Parts: sequence; structure tokens; C-alpha cells
Amino acid sequence: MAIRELKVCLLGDTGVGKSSIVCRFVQDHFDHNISPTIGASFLTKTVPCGNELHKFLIWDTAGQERFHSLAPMYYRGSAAAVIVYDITKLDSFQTLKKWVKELKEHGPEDIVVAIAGNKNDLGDIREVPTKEAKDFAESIAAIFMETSARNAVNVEELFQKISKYL
Ligand SMILES: Nc1nc2c(ncn2[C@@H]2O[C@H](COP(=O)(O)OP(=O)(O)OP(=O)(O)O)[C@@H](O)[C@H]2O)c(=O)[nH]1
Repeated sequence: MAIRELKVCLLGDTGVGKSSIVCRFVQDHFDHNISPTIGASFLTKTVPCGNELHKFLIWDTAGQERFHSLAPMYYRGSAAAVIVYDITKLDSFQTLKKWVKELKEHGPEDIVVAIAGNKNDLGDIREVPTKEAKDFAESIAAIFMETSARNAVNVEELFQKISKYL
């Protein structure tokens, strides 16, 4: 079976759950005490897609502001970017919009953008309405999903969608 390599990077505010999403996807594991990423980390996972195998080469970037300038190294050359916000933090949705703008200005022209509203297990303290995020995603032709790395909701599905798009 042919193996296709797909480079994907994760972007978004610190603490939104980028590493947790990757950890759920790659290892099917969740860690309440996961440490903030320093610089970036790299993981891979291979999944079947039709007659092919898709090998995701995943760059999980650090969301802390001091690492912002490193991000272009990871999104340049990426086939897809997953931009993550935390549904319980309106600020993280504003940060997501800044990432969308930066990708538009400096990212690869044909990059597939997926928006993930993470921590949807915390719906009772939600600050970002689903409709607002969905409408925004539609306006930029991005994939949209609300996920929970903790409860393994829509994480696999998110990467499957990206896989199909690519
Ligand atoms: N309730 C809940 N907590 C989550 C979820 N995903 C991540 N967390 C928690 O949120 C915190 C931050 O998660 P990380 O995965 O380190 O966030 P990050 O976006 O990678 O952060 P940086 O590495 O600093 O950019 C941790 O305490 C996680 O356990 C989720 O789906 N639900």
C-alpha cells in the first residue's frame, strides 16, 4: 500500500490543549498534568485512508507568546494547520483569528485550515458559542470541529477529515 506523508502543524494559544489533542490522537491517552510545550514537539501517526496509508507528520507548536516567532518554521511547508482554541476562553478564539490572518499573509497558499474548539466537555463554562465559531470557519472555508481531548471526542474524526481533504 502506498504511504503518503502529510505534514500538519498545530497552532493556538497556550493551554488550549494542542498537545493533549495530539497525545489523544497518537497514543489515545490524556494527561491532566501535561507540561506546556517548549519550542515544538514532533510526533507521527499512520492511518488508512481509502487505498492509501496516510502518515501524519505532526508539529505541535508551543502556544506561549515567547515562542510565537518560531511558528513559521513549522507552518511553512505544512499541508494543513489545525488551529485550536478553548471553548471556555474567549481570548483564545481571538488568538485563533490572529493565527488565521498570519497564515493567510505568510503561510503556504494552499494550506488546509482546520479549526478545533477544544474542551467541549466543559460546556457549562463555555464562552465561545458553537455557531459563532462555525460561521467563522465557514467564512474562511475551514474544517470545523469541537473536540475534547479529555473525553476522546472528535479527535480521530478531525484528522480523518483533514486526511480526506488532502
Ligand atoms: N477539560 C479538558 N481539559 C483539557 C482538554 N485538553 C487539554 N486539557 C487540559 O488543558 C491544559 C493544557 O493542555 P495542553 O495540551 O498542554 O495545552 P497546549 O495548547 O499544548 O499548551 P502549550 O504547550 O503551552 O501551547 C492541561 O491541563 C490539559 O490537561 C480537554 O479536552 N478537556
